[in-house]
Amino acid sequence: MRPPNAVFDMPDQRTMAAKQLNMELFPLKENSQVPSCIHGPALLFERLDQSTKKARKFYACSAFRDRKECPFFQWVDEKIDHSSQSSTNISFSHRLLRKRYIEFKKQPRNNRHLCCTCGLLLLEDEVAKHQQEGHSLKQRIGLKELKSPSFLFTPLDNNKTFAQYLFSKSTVDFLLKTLEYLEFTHILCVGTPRIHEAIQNLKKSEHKIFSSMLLDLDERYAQFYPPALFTKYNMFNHHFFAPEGREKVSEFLKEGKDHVIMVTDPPFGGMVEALASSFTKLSSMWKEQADDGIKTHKGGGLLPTILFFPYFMEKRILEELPSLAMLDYKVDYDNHNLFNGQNKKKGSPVRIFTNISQVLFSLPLQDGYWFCEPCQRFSSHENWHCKDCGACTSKDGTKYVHCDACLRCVKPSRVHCFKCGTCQLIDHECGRKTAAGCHLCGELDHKRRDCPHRTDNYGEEILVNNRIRKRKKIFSPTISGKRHRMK
Ligand SMILES: C[S@@+](CC[C@H](N)C(=O)[O-])C[C@H]1O[C@@H](n2cnc3c(N)ncnc32)[C@H](O)[C@@H]1O
Ligand SMILES: [Zn+2]
Ligand SMILES: [Zn+2]
Ligand SMILES: [Zn+2]
Ligand SMILES: [Zn+2]
Ligand SMILES: [Zn+2]
Ligand SMILES: [Zn+2]
Repeated sequence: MRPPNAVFDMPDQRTMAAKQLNMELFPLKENSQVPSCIHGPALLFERLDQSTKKARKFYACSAFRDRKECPFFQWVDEKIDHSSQSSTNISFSHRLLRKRYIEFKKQPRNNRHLCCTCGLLLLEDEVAKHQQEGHSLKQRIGLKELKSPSFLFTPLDNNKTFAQYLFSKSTVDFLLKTLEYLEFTHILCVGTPRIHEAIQNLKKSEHKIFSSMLLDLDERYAQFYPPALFTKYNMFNHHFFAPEGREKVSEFLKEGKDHVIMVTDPPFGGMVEALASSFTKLSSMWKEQADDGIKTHKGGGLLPTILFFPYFMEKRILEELPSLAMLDYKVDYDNHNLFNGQNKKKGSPVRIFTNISQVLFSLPLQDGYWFCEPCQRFSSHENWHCKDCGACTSKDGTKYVHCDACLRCVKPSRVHCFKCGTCQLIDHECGRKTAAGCHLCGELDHKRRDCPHRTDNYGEEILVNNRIRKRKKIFSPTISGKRHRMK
């Protein structure tokens, strides 16, 4: 019942890029026997086996990269021990959790305590045991507080273990206003409990125009919502932990038809390829269910989507999900200690990626956003339109400058170095190659894709030049890099 720790993982820009590079994720063959950990089917990776100096494939947990969080590991060429597989770690079923919740609410306030260590609303006779074990309790929970579990789960001392990256009120308000303007009614919240909660708390008397369903790995939410409003889901392997969950999502998609939108804020350290594959599968479910109800959407094979991710992952996102485009809106979170001083100056590094036409997002003028006619979208106050590039070019929250030699805009910290032929930091080491070599065997003279130690998924030698085509075919959505306008 502990909260998933992947969400606490906010690696910095360099660690995150390296994480994505230092491993290779492979598509799994249909019907291949994939071992599972408690987080559902594992993913297939490759790394260099030091003893044989050959690339070797292994299965690892889809949700957690840290072996301390999930110790599951399995070489592909070693016999699979099926006995060690288990499909769930929920100690209570969803139904039982809901029954407990009703009991919990009946207790007098003085007896209503939440165990923050276990993430469990405690019944009267359980409190002493959790106290004896030294768990941290949040005491005397009010009925109103139960309506906002994401706030409840944030402990007062804001310690690292429970610091989830939750949206600030301004972000939630902006998003709901935008969704209303875009006329979406069914909001599929994948890893966005605070949006789900805000929608559920809209009063019927207010314009209750939205329905929402939360899909999240954090099973603590199962206490608060019935199966039609919450299902435990792993967005890195498209795994539903209860068959009923898949059904409920299908019903939700069917009901919403072309008024469905997915709003998702994944842990940023996760594999983009794995996410893209899950989003594509959710989109297929939507297309199947919504059937002829989808008239207007041309989202590049993807259901209407709002994805939150840092700007410096733009290239990776667009490689995997080419129908998305990045907006300039800086996404604000409640946890202020998230960003270091430098980032604070530039504002949040998190942006919105979407396959909905950019012009339809009115970014708040009071926060300095302005409408750029040539780009037909809102840009942030420091982002000036560059006539030479024909675009608002800033990405990171600083004012970029155009370099006539490079023929493009660069960060203000760079100056053109005529020796290197590119814009560089003033104190750069002239002429030094930045290429890090092969991530598989460590040699500097080639990249991973050209590594002679590589083998393909199932043991055959792989043609180096085929690789990209092979992998693209499986992971990329069917439509090419063109941006599509909806509506
Ligand atoms: C960065 S937080 C986003 C929260 C969001 N900003 C909000 O305020 O609603 C990531 C969310 O994804 C969930 N999560 C983490 N790993 C997941 C996984 N593998 N599958 C599905 N959800 C996951 C977390 O429980 C958390 O709710
Ligand atoms: Zn696992
Ligand atoms: Zn406890
Ligand atoms: Zn512009
Ligand atoms: Zn420029
Ligand atoms: Zn230059
Ligand atoms: Zn130089």
